[in-house]
Amino acid sequence: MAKQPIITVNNLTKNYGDFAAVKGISFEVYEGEIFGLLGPNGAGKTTTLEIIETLREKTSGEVMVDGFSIDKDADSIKKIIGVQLQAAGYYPNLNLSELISLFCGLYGITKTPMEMLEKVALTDKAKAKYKELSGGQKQRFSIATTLINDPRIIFLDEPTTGLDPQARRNLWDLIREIRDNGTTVVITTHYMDEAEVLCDRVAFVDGGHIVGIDTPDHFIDKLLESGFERKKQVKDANLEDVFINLTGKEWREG
Ligand SMILES: Nc1ncnc2c1ncn2[C@@H]1O[C@H](COP(=O)(O)OP(=O)(O)OP(=O)(O)O)[C@@H](O)[C@H]1O
Repeated sequence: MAKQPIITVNNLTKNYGDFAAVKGISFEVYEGEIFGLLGPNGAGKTTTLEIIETLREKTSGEVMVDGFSIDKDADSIKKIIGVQLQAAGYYPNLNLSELISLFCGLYGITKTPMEMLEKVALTDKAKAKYKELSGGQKQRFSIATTLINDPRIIFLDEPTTGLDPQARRNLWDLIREIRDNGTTVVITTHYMDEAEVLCDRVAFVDGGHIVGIDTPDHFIDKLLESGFERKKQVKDANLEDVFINLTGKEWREG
């Protein structure tokens, strides 16, 4: 079956005063994929994401999300996407269960907090406050909040930054599960190893430009076909694999 674009970005630009942060980028995200925006700090990833999420004004260009234009149908787009809140959005005195109830109320959606916490393996933390969670648990909770409105697309901005290897791999499993349940996932990351194993397709962003879009496999194959060779033969496992092997892959508190 031909892949259907669910997001189309066409010649998007964003200037902050005199500074051009996004310089005419175009790409499509296909329905049902994990799409990664990769690039160094300041490349323009978050700006691009926030424009698609209708949270930031563009300077020029077109963005369509599931058939809706960000210019005309921002409210319709908000209803079908899930976006992670900044930590500041989590009222400190409410526990996880109460926070989920609050968000359900804001969306006008009837869901039980346990149903949502179950999706991210946090039912045992239902009575805990957000600030009491580990880094991995915080990320999982924040992903649960993106799923409340049964979105067609979720956006995750650097979801694994600062997490330990177990928490990171468990989060990858969770993100794949969300994709397998039919939700399109758009993530940003600095971690190339993460993109390689997690993303169906990636776009490299550098200095406000997209410098390549493809599947990780195709990118690597094309590089090898061009005669590229690593100076040193890389082993089939790395230190992170050794660490996971020694310490186990089960859920930590994280
Ligand atoms: N509100 C703003 N006003 C002025 N400049 C901004 C603003 N937001 C971002 N920028 C600048 O735009 C550029 C792109 O920032 P953006 O946050 O989109 O990059 P990024 O690729 O997400 O980087 P990071 O990985 O560090 O989050 C940076 O040079 C940043 O300093």
